[in-house]
Amino acid sequence: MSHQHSITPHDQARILAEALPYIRRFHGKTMVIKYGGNAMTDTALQAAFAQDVVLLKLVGIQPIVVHGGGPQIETALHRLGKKGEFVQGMRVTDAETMEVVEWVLAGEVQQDIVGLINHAGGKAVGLTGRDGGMIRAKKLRMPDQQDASKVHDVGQVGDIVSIDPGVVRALLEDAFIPVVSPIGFGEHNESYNINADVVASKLATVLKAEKLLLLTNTQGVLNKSGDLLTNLTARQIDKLFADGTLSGGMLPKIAGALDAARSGVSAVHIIDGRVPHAILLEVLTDQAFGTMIRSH
Ligand SMILES: Nc1ncnc2c1ncn2[C@@H]1O[C@H](COP(=O)(O)OP(=O)(O)O)[C@@H](O)[C@H]1O
Ligand SMILES: CC(=O)N[C@@H](CCC(=O)OP(=O)(O)O)C(=O)O
Repeated sequence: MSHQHSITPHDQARILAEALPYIRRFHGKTMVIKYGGNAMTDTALQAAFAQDVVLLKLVGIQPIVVHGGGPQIETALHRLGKKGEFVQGMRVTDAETMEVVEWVLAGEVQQDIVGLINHAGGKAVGLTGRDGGMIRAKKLRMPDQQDASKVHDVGQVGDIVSIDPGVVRALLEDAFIPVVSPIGFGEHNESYNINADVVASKLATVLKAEKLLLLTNTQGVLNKSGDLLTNLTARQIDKLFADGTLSGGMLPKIAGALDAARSGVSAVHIIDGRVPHAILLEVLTDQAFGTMIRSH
């Protein structure tokens, strides 16, 4: 590990001391971290992510992980000879796709993350929105972006009706790290596939979280020339929607982020999950990176 040779123990001690103001500020505070399917494909990055989450917990911050898994669902569908289809960032989810989504998210991705965090010394508990009756949902009615009178049928995609954070709070109180899969349940006990950014944003609002961090596979929100937009207000976001700067998975991500910012989550950041220790950088240093979303 050659990069460590340039850092002396004295440097290390100073670096730790410099984190103290942030640790004091955030001690006891809740942070919702969305771990995106695209940011979690590299083994070294996964290990660094798990270390960051455990470190936050050990300094008295309360992290909650909400995970995605778009690419992993895509791979599983491909094996069955199916191809994923998206409308405005939402996966069209027929009954067979829903089975794959539940199996990949709750069975595979969530358990991988639980294992990584536990291996790094934390106590993670995996749950879906069904557990503890957490995420009630109904079928999403999705108006077309251009023509609002037209509604897309995207199958079993869920629109969140309510979140009961009781089970998450109970886990936090008992020193566990909740790892939540974005699956909700409906009136007739049917399952819904919900975009993970939307779940993270709503959960952050309901928990009155101090921060919402959306880790993704780009530097943040980019303009049409590919430059990073470091700060975005609601008005600027409206313009980005209108002029077509945003597409695909960025649509629900920004919509969710803005919703959380408007509902009182004071710091909402879309950050680059490809940067090792992206979470520690954002939370415990004065390094500003990614895009911060503000309500005004
Ligand atoms: N203006 C934009 N700035 C950055 N990314 C954008 C923009 N518009 C669309 N995107 C796309 O959104 C993607 C991130 O969303 P998504 O694929 O859902 O990632 P994740 O799995 O991390 O949630 C980026 O990789 C990029 O392809
Ligand atoms: C409705 C919908 O689109 N659900 C997503 C859920 C997973 C997710 O959000 O994963 P990422 O964060 O990795 O994109 C899907 O089926 O892909």
